[in-house]
This record gives sequence, structure tokens and C-alpha cells, in this order.
Amino acid sequence: MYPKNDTYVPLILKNMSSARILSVAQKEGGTQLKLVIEYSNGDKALMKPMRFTREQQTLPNHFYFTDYERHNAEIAAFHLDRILGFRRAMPVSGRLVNITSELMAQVTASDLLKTFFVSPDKNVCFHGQCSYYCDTSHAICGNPDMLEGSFAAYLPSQDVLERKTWRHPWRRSYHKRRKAKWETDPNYCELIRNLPPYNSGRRMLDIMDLSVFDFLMGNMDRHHYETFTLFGNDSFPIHLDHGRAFGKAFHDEMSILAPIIQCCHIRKSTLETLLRFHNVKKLSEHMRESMNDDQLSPVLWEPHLTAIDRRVGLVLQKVRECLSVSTMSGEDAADESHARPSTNATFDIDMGDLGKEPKYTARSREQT
Ligand SMILES: Nc1ncnc2c1ncn2[C@@H]1O[C@H](COP(=O)(O)OP(=O)(O)OP(=O)(O)O)[C@@H](O)[C@H]1O
Ligand SMILES: [Mn+2]
Repeated sequence: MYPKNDTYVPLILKNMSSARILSVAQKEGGTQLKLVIEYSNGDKALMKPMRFTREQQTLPNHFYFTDYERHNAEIAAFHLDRILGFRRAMPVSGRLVNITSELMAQVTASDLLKTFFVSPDKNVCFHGQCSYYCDTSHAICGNPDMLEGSFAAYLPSQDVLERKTWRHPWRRSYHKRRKAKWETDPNYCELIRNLPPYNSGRRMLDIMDLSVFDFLMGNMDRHHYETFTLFGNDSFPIHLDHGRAFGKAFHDEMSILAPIIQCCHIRKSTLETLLRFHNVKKLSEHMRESMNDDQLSPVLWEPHLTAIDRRVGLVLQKVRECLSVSTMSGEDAADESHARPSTNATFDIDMGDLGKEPKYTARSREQT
């Protein structure tokens, strides 16, 4: 989306968090309330408003698909994507806005305007109109009229730069009882890796990157992804929609790693990056530094930062299991303790070791 060490990105971030807001409208499409913000200098942003405090976890009886969106997850996901070296997400800034003077005063559409009200506690609220959580009992309220939000740089209009939407091959069922095919078919990866666009070019490795990215932040909501049509299949999946990430700091959802575990496939540069976080400087430290400049800092609740470091270790462990299964033969392979190190096992792969296999495409034991 932007080059490494880009100097324009910090300017966009600054502008989105400080420039005067000229117009506010509701974003059509999607399930939860989002606002399209236009600034005095012509920039645009997609705003997701805060609903809960940082400590609020996904409700225990909520599925991934009924979870609320978290504005701070959108901000943290941008930083995570950048630190991982993917740079496939749009820049996202946090901002504290005045609901009355900066949002409501800039709304022209009456259907949105009529959803603003003052709560019994004298806070200014609004709920907008959408298919989920857009009613009085799910209103977004200020304190008394100051509200936090995430502001994502706006993608070019589809008239200018068309995007194609793809169904994610490891999409969840989005049903409270049904399972997806990948959850029951042990040969699922074999099926996908032989189908276009996954059978050639970069796409399969991009899906593996996406799996690592989503696992680190606990995002189970990757139902579709989009690419820029112009570049055909030689293009990356745009990392969009991370509002449901960072919902469970004390739970590591291993099923998000299913593409990696089932395919035993990972991009070399991604693996090297993860090893650096494990051996040199922790990912949480990079995250803290990177998010420090955000107006809403601290962006993440501390347990989520602890979780990120723990999950780096878990991804490396899964890769190690793939490697040990692929390099072991006969008697060795029967040694369960070696093939499947325990969660606490110290991880001692070094880059030199890993450098031998160009793509790390070992077959997982599920497929044999
Ligand atoms: N930064 C952006 N600029 C322009 N359009 C965007 C941006 N981010 C997302 N969109 C578009 O808006 C749509 C909805 O956004 P998003 O998925 O973040 O919201 P959502 O409420 O979670 O939607 P859904 O329920 O469909 O997942 C996306 O499919 C995408 O096409
Ligand atoms: Mn969504």
C-alpha cells in the first residue's frame, strides 16, 4: 500500500487526527455504523467510533460474527501490519472528536442527523442506521460529548481504482452450529493450493501472511478480502476491516492459524521477521513505540501486548512442528515429544537452520 519508511504516511496520520472536519456522512454497506469523514484539505477517512473501553473483552457468549467492533483494534492493526513489514493496510489514526461541533454540525443527511440525542446521563449520543446495533439501546455516546474514533485513510473510489472481492478460502461458517469445510476436511489445503489463484504466484503466501497477522491479533472475521483489479493476480490482498480483532487477550485462537498448520507453508521473510521478534526485540516493544504517537495512546490494553508476544512463539512452534515432521523419518517420526513440542518448549530454530528450505512447504501430518 505504501513503501517502507514512507514519509507521506506520518503526514496522513497527523492530518486525519487534527485537520478540520468538513463533512460527515454514513458509509453505505457493511453491517456496523461507519462514518465517511471529509477534511478541509480534501482528504477523506473512514471513521469507526468507540463503543467500549479498552478493557472490554468479547462477550463470552458472543460469536465472532456477533462481536462488536473496536475502534482501537483498527488502529493497532495498522501498526501491526506495518511492523510485520506487510504494509497492506491503510493508515489508521486515533482521534478524540467533539460529537456536537465536529460531527453533528457537519452532517447534512437528515436520516443520520435525526439519530442524534442526549442521554438521561446528559451525554450526547447517536446511533445512525445500519443492519446491526444501530438503535437507541446500542447508541454511541460521548463523555459528555467527546468521543474516540479510528480514522482510516480512504481508499480511492472504485471508479478510479477498481477492487475485486474474494471469498477467503478459510472463511468461517458464520453460523452458530455449522462448520466450514476446512474444519472437517483434512485434505482441504491440497484442494486450495491446486486452484487458481492459489496455485501460482504470490497469493497462497499472502494468505499465509494474513493468517499470521490475524492470529497475532485474534481476528476471526476474515470472511472476504479485496485486491486491486488493475494488477490481476500479481497483487496483494488489501488488509481491511480489523474491528473485531483484539477481543480476547487471554485466549489464543489456534484455528486462525489453520492455513499455516494445514499447509505447512509460510513466506521466508515473514518467518525471519517473527524470529527477530522472538530473538532480538519483542513485537510488543515495536508496537508500543509505534503506537506511542497516536492521540489515543495507549491504544491497546496491556494484556493484548503480552498476548502478541506469546502468539509469536506459538506461530514459530507450529512452523517447527511442520519442519520436524518433514525432516524426520522412520523411528524419529514416531517420537511424539519431538514431532510436537509442548507449548512451553523453548524455541531454538536459528535462521541458518531455516535457510535450507526455500519455502518451508512441508506436508503436515494431517495430510499423510
Ligand atoms: N479505508 C477505507 N476506505 C474506503 N473504503 C473502505 C475502507 N475500509 C473499508 N472500506 C470498504 O467498506 C466496506 C465495509 O468496511 P468494513 O468491512 O471495515 O466494515 P464492517 O462494518 O465490518 O463491514 P462488514 O460487516 O461487511 O464486514 C469494506 O468492504 C470496504 O469495501
Ligand atoms: Mn467487518
